[in-house]
Order: sequence, then C-alpha cells, then structure tokens
Amino acid sequence: MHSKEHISHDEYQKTADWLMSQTKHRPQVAIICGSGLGMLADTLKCQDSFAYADIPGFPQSTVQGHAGQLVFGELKGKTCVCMQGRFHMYEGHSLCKEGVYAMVGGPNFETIAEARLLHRLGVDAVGMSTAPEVVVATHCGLRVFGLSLITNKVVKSYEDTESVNHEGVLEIGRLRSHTVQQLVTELIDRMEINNNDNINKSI
Ligand SMILES: O=P(O)(O)O[C@H]1O[C@H](CO)[C@@H](O)[C@H]1O
Ligand code: HPA
Repeated sequence: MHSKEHISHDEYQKTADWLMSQTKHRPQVAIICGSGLGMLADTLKCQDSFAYADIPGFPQSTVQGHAGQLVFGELKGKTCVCMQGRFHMYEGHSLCKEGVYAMVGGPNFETIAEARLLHRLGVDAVGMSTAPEVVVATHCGLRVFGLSLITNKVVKSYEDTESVNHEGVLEIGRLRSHTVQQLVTELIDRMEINNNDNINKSI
C-alpha cells in the first residue's frame, strides 16, 4: 500500500481488521502528530503501539523525526489513536481521491457534448438528483450523508456503441441493492442520535 494511487476498500479493511485484532482500544478520537509533535502519543495511558512497518498494508514514514508508529491509548478518559508520523505528497503519496458530483436537469441523460464539458470541468459522477436535497437539508441545518450508486459509465465518445438507459440503471440498482441496504443499515446502527442537536437548539 505504498503511495499507490488507488487503495481498495478490501486493502483498507485488511489493515483495519488486523489492527482491531491487535488492540482492544476502539478510538473515539484520531490525532495526526506532525513534526515534533509525536510526543503527545507518549502521554497516552494503557498504550498499544504498532510500528508502521509491522502493520499489514500500511505506508512507511520517511521523514526524519517521525517515529512511524500508530499508538492507541487513553487521553483524558477518551480512547484515542495517534499517528506518530504522517505522510506527505513530497514522499510520493497522492491525495485521497475526492469526487465531484454534478447534477443535470434530466429527464434525458446528458448528451456526449455535455458529458465532455462536464469531464473537462472536473466532474467525476453525474446524476439527476441529490444536489437539491443536500442544498435544502443543509439550509435546514441538517447534517447530510449523500450516497450515490454509480450505475454506468458516462458515454463521451461518438464512436461508443454503449448507451445509457433507465432500465440499465434500475438493473444495476437491483444487483447492488443488498449491499446498499447493508451499508445504510450499518450507518443507521452506528449513527449518533444527537447529531442534529444544533437544530433542536434553534427551535
Ligand atoms: O432517480 P435517481 O435515484 O436520482 O437515479 C437516477 O436514475 C434516473 C436515471 O436513470 C435519474 O432519475 C437519476 O438521477
Ligand atoms: N447521467 C445522469 N444521471 C444518471 C446517470 C447518468 O449517466 N446514471 C444514472 N443517473
């Protein structure tokens, strides 16, 4: 997992599973200790420390003064995990991939010309929804988690023989519905009930 462009969910999961099997700590707070600040990790109580080199799939610190350890423990009664050493782009690490979602008005799918324009603008995914809901929810002070299932490749070439249609979108939806249901159910299970208390205060 060393400075790869893309790290798969399975690779992250293997690393996380290994760590969870090695420590009983389940952190509520994660802290990245940069240059000269690694000593904070030494103050954690009931420590479990792991050298980055011993953690399966974990990148290595190359910067002088970065111990290269992941330290689990307690600080002021809160379970924390500290990275004693971070990773930088100048070490060859890429930025985490973030995507840009663009909404088109629909109900037609974007034309090839529109798809090319969106691509040039840096758009990664196209849909016909989600953005208005997020705008309204944010306006109402709600915290939002948006989830879009990517069902198809956007057609950007006039030579492309594939085309997008609603039946195809629904078909992928059916194929993935179980996974999406599991994900949403797990999210709800883990959700803090008080996460919108800023609204309650204003009512
Ligand atoms: O209807 P939602 O869930 O947004 O999903 C997508 O499916 C339709 C296109 O097939 C569009 O409505 C598009 O936004
Ligand atoms: N474009 C716009 N909306 C969509 C698409 C698409 O390719 N697929 C599903 N919804």
